[in-house]
Amino acid sequence: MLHVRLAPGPAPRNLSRRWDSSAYLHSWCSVPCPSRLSLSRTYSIKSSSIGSATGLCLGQCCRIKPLSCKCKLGRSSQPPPDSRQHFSASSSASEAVLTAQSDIRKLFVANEKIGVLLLNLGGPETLDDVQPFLFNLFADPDIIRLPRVFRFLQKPLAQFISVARAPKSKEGYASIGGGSPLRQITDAQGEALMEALCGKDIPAKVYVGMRYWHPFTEEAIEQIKKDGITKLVVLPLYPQFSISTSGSSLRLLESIFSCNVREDEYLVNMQHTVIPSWYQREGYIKAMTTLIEKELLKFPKPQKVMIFFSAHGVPLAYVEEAGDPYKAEMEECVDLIMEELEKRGMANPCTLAYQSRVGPVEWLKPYTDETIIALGQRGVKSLLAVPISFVSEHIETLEEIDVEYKELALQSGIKHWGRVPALGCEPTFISDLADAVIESLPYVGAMAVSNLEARQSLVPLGSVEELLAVYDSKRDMLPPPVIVWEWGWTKSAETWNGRAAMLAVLALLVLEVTTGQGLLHQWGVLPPLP
Ligand SMILES: C=CC1=C(C)c2cc3[nH]c(cc4nc(cc5[nH]c(cc1n2)c(C)c5CCC(=O)O)C(CCC(=O)O)=C4C)c(C)c3C=C
Ligand SMILES: [Fe+2]
Repeated sequence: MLHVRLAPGPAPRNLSRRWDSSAYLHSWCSVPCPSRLSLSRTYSIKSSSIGSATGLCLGQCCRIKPLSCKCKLGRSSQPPPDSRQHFSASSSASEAVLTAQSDIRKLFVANEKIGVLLLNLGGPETLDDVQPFLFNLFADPDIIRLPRVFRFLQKPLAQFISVARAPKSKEGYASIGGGSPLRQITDAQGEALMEALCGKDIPAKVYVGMRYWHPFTEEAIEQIKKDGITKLVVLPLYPQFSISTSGSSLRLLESIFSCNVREDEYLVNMQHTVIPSWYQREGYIKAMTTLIEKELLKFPKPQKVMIFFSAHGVPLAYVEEAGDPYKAEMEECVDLIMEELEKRGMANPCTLAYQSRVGPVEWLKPYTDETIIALGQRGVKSLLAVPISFVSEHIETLEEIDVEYKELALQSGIKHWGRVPALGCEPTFISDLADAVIESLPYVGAMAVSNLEARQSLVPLGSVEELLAVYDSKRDMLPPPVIVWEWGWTKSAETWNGRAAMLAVLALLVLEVTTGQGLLHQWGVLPPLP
């Protein structure tokens, strides 16, 4: 097992706004929200008992280039101090921790090679990439959660759904220039983060590891090993934690770590820590608020504008059955931004809704499209859309919000429409990410002394395994993540199962196409027979 340490986060907050998924608008209340586990800590990945994954081609597919930093820092011959003593028991937390951190960070980085691994979703770079990208996405058991007994269906189902969905997705990607801008933007964020770290006297290399497209997380890890990184901070680029995003990426990482234990000891010995979510960080909240403020001022009557937060949805069962903290974190995030806006003298009304649902199951509500229509009917005339679950422009901002929802809003009687840009490389935001990395450094590789310390400390201890278990009660029932889809005649039994299942799915498809009856017709993927 690898080192386990959680870094401190702000104390849990009592928020004054109550969100109700059946209502479109927030209401004010004096009842504090139920407390929940604060995720503003860092965790580390342990080589767990997750089964080995198949078909990984780390060496060959490694095309990743680390973003490089030109800054130089004097090397100290002193050994790094024991960060635990400086950071474990203080109760007024953040400020004291920060001061101590700036005192020791130069010593701490001495003789270390620090790496930051940015985790992100990835997106197809060309239209030809769309179907295989979708395959990787739907083959992820954190995206389509089949019970373990049906695990053999995961890949055939992914193949089937990706082929069925590809034409619609391709249209979307074609309309935003023929591919996703995600890789470019994430690389730029990595560069900016590295410069910001440099400016704060932390020379570090930043790596990008995508979940479903290049550069894959496996490639990033290969490069990290080649570069001999000794301390790694893992930073998912999703402000709020969801099983389906950060959770999935961390689960994959965990399986890479456990998979590689047998081959080399590098990953076992590499000290690391994970920042699972960071939506409540001051810099992020302030950067978002500033962007909103700027856009509000473009409206003829800024004070009359409804601020419309639109988050990517997740299936309702993730939150209600598995325990995904996504919704709670999203609501808290919106509350924090609204509080900051109020501090700046703006008292606009706001709404939170969820977009981009896929498939036949119920997703988090209210849905963005229905909410826009309802707001129009209620006489709202000015709407400012704020994409809240992601920090880069992507297909769902550039196409879904800017085109589809804008059109819907105008049709629904909204007269003035605006959209807040994604954060991208906004300097306050990047600087805050750099601070998050720096604040987590003392916890890289720090070990728990005892369970008692874990329970009493403001810096509780845990592992990604525990984190995922806390937020995902169904996790044990899921198969390990699919790393790479292998076509062809391999010897593994899984492939045989897959082939058999694929034949079955194919037979179902033929039946469905010929009879006009079945799930795909119900879901609207196939049109009804004439
Ligand atoms: C916080 C962000 C995201 C969550 C939560 C999320 C969950 C989720 N997504 C799908 C299905 C699809 N997502 C797709 C694209 C996509 N998703 C996110 C972010 C979250 N997804 C981003 C940033 C992107 C875009 C990447 C890009 O190329 O620009 C797609 C592909 C696009 C399409 O065909 O619509 C699918 C499909 C599910 C099922 C899910 C939760 C279970
Ligand atoms: Fe998505």
